[in-house]
Amino acid sequence: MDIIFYHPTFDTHYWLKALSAALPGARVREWKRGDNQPADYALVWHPPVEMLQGRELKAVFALGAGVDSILNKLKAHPDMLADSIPLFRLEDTGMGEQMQEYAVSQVLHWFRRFDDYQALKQQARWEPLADYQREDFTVGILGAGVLGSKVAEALAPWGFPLRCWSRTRKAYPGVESFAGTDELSSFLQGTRVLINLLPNTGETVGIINSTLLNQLADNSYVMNLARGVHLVEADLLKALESGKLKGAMLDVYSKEPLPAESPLWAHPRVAMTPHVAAVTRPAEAVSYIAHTITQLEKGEPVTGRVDRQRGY
Ligand SMILES: NC(=O)C1=CN([C@@H]2O[C@H](COP(=O)(O)OP(=O)(O)OC[C@H]3O[C@@H](n4cnc5c(N)ncnc54)[C@H](OP(=O)(O)O)[C@@H]3O)[C@@H](O)[C@H]2O)C=CC1
Ligand SMILES: O=C(O)C(=O)CO
Repeated sequence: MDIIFYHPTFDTHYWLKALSAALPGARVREWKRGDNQPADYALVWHPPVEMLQGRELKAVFALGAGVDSILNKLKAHPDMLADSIPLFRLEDTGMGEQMQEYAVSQVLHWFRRFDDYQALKQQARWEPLADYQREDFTVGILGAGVLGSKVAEALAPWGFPLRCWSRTRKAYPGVESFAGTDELSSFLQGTRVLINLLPNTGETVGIINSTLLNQLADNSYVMNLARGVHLVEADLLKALESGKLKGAMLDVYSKEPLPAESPLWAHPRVAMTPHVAAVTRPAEAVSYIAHTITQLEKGEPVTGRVDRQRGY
């Protein structure tokens, strides 16, 4: 079995070694321009078109959870990957735990009013504030898949009312499920903390805009952990100015790296991280991919296949 690997920033040497160890007998190589030798599987992130074009592969694995960049490239180059070749993505592989840490710490930060105390500290003001109540702190998660469900699971013990929104109805314990566009408004009404974990598709791009934000509870908070294109940044700034939103925590941006002139940098009520909410953990990812390849070779069922029509 031949496996080709391409990632613009990962430690390729580590991956080749770990994959070879996890799949004894497989020949694993780094793909370099001009390499047209046969391969059975391709492991990729932001792949050059020529890496995949014209190859008869058994499967392609995206080295992350989101497949928007590869599907967008496919739109521009439809012959890059035949429809018959399955595309897989990473399901969790350690990203669930990272999203849990991120979401829980930030929800608690807002709930305990650390943002307000930080602002008071800047003015050297000693001023105990009224506590927020859990029942006024409904957390709504946009996207209830692998990562959204993990975030809900981690928030559950803290006692906040929880709800999620997805295409199909969910039955997660202690989480109110809203499904489809018809139920989006009901999901938003009463949501105090909105956490975005949707995939980037034609249906979700620009979804966090003024129309959506205006339906949230007053003094709400937004946490964007998915993709920058989900959020209309100008609408977010308007909602912060109007008082509809009290704060935002952003990990992803319409343009990355975020340009120096973006007003988000200096906004006192916007907290930011540079697209690090959950990164690919190499050991877990290698073990997941090796397991999936082994199952595919045996003709056994696997998970993680992307529905290219659906876009995630
Ligand atoms: N910032 C970061 O560091 C990282 C960001 N990400 C982002 O997080 C995203 C989510 O990952 P993951 O949880 O693994 O993805 P999943 O595919 O497991 O979950 C996606 C969820 O979104 C729902 N959904 C999709 N389209 C719609 C729609 N039109 N209307 C309503 N709900 C919709 C799905 O509904 P249903 O269940 O009904 O299909 C599903 O619940 C990734 O696509 C990626 O962009 C991922 C990793 C790291
Ligand atoms: O896996 C993904 O989709 C990511 O965004 C990783 O940062």
